[in-house]
Amino acid sequence: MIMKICIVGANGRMGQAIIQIAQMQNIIIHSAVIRENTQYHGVALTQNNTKISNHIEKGADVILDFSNHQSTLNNIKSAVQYNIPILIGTTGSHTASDYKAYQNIIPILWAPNTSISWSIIQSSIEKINKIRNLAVSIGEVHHKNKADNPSGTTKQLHDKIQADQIWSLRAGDNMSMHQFLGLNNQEMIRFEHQVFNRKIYANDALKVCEWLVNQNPGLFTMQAFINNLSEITSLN
Ligand SMILES: NC(=O)C1=CN([C@@H]2O[C@H](COP(=O)(O)OP(=O)(O)OC[C@H]3O[C@@H](n4cnc5c(N)ncnc54)[C@H](OP(=O)(O)O)[C@@H]3O)[C@@H](O)[C@H]2O)C=CC1
Ligand SMILES: O=C(O)C1=N[C@H](C(=O)O)C[C@H](O)C1
Repeated sequence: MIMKICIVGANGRMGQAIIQIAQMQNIIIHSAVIRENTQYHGVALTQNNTKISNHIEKGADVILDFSNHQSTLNNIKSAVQYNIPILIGTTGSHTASDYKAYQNIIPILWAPNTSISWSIIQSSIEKINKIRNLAVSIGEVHHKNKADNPSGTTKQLHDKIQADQIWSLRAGDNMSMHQFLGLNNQEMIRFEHQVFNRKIYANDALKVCEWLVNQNPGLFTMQAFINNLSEITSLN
């Protein structure tokens, strides 16, 4: 099946990365949703039927929300209205539990970090942290335009492992890095994930959507996706 996607936040950095990747792949951009009272000002939309809209419309197979955490609840309500699975990529003051009321209606993926590599790292961190008594630091470095601090990835990991220290730095235009440091008398464990290009988040988000569209209703994290990785042959 050729996947039809709706991208919310189409004018943004992530929205643009997703549009570029989708247009290079066998993916139909059903609609590009931008904020009210704005114009689309991104890369050329090369497919004839892509709708540019101020709201989610029916007809897509999956919605990717990379707009703003304040609009995510409305986006989920629209997803429910049209019975469309939704990937929540926004980060900020919301948490997955805010959306529990909708988990029995549609598949919802809570994904503050869509990188599959990071998701595997996070799974390892959680396992190690369970079996070792570690002093833990989580650090993150992001571009200067990032609205939230700490990052959504950091918040999600901290919820799981309760870090002793969290630090954040903001600089540059494209930077994205997460670091875990765990320490005891015998070991120092360090994981670091640097992303050179938003296309990795975009590409992996689209891969995960191929999985999401085949799920029953539920509130999932990237963990559920990587638990199924053995059935997937190539992720390039
Ligand atoms: N899950 C992941 O792996 C990743 C998540 N993110 C997160 O994704 C979100 C977007 O990041 P980024 O692209 O860098 O941010 P940008 O600010 O570049 O893009 C956000 C876009 O959303 C638009 N927007 C805001 N409100 C609405 C609305 N109600 N309806 C439609 N569009 C809206 C903005 O419009 P306007 O241009 O008019 O202001 C903007 O174009 C952030 O929360 C970020 O933290 C980012 C990277 C990876
Ligand atoms: O805003 C970003 O750029 C990113 N946001 C996500 C987060 O807050 O964790 C994921 C990644 O770090 C890039």
